[in-house]
Amino acid sequence: MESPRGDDAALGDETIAVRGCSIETPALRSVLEVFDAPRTGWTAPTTSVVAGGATATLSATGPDRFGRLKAAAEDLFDRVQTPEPLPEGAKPRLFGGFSFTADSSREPPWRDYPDARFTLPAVQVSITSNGTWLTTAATGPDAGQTATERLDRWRDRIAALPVFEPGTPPGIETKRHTPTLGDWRTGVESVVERIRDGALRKVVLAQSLSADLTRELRVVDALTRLGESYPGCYQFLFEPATGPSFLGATPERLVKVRGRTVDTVALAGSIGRGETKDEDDWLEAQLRDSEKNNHEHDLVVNAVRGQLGTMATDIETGDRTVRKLSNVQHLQTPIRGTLDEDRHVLDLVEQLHPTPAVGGLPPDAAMRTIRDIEAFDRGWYAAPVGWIDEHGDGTFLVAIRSAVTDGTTATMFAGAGIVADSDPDEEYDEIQLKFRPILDELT
Ligand SMILES: C=C(O[C@H]1C=CC=C(C(=O)O)[C@@H]1O)C(=O)O
Repeated sequence: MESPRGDDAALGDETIAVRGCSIETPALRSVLEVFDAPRTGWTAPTTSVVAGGATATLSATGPDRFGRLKAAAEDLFDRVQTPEPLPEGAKPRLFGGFSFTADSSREPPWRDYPDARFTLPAVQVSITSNGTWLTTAATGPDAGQTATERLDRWRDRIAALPVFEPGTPPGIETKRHTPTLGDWRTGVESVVERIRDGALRKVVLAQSLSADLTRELRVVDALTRLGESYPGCYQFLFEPATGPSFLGATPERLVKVRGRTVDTVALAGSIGRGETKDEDDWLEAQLRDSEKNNHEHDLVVNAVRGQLGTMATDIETGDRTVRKLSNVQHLQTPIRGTLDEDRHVLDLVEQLHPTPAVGGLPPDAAMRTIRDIEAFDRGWYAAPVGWIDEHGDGTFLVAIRSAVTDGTTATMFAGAGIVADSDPDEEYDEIQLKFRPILDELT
């Protein structure tokens, strides 16, 4: 049967034909399983999407990658042609992401993850509040006919897909932590010293955990289980045409732009979950009352408000609440504003990334400190991943609670905000909890 692999090539000024239709809602994991790379998986509260193949791939490198990607995306959507306007849910989207920083040369396991890469899928299945939609795209001399044939073939194929048979986690043979506990303590102590000297206010230091797997990991399986274990999170999968898969279940949305409404959230300050309700309530109270965690959280709220304030007015900060996930609880504050003019979601992404929930304050000094101390490339970890539509609307997540995997190895990443009162061993333990979402899918 036909693979969704499309015309993954430079587009020039070619027309892009897009077709869409409503379909019966399938099990998205069954659809994802039969797609060839590049694949995308996306589960958010109101929309779930799986996509396969690439009718166009946009990439950009360097510090102006956000602006260059935005220009390429606008140019691409200008060339999309449909016989009649598609319903909102059937409209094509570009899916992809950015690396945490643009100034480093990518190291393994991130070699196949450039500074920015987005894909216009050849086949996209979207479950939205207004129905389930199949969308296909094609280029070339008979683009319209190719897109229509692709639509017909995939509509039939999706209707006849076998039931997805879930597997079991692959198991872990060996694990390697970077840094070691000793080097972690040294790193945190040096950050705390710099904070006490007044050179810094907060830095988020991360660790990586690499695992050799006993059996091959089935990515769709892992993504499905993440959805079951972390239903309040956003599950994502980004898989290039060749190279390892990047997947995760993040609680953190960087930004959502719809028209002139912009939503973001401050998420920082963490504590574990209790074994019993009493212990859990006690831990929640500890988090709510913790001066250290509230300070860490305040820094993020104020910085995000400031960053948003350059592009939005009427900024409203919601109540500070405790967000409970299966592995940890976080302090969380929603922030909403009205854009001062029509803006592209990538303008907001550029403005907000990295928030001090993954970078630090002041931003430049924090980024230099991260570069000095961390002995690995963050790649797309803690970076913006998401989608863009023809209006420049979109949603981007902060790609934490994530791993990159080639099937036989998996490298997980997690970080913790270091402030003046941070204790290296407590921060170390917090990070081990943050590895849990992915680790539990492997063992
Ligand atoms: C950097 C991570 O978490 C951030 C998000 C929520 C809470 C955080 C904290 O309490 O340190 C971190 O800022 C991560 O999970 O890798």
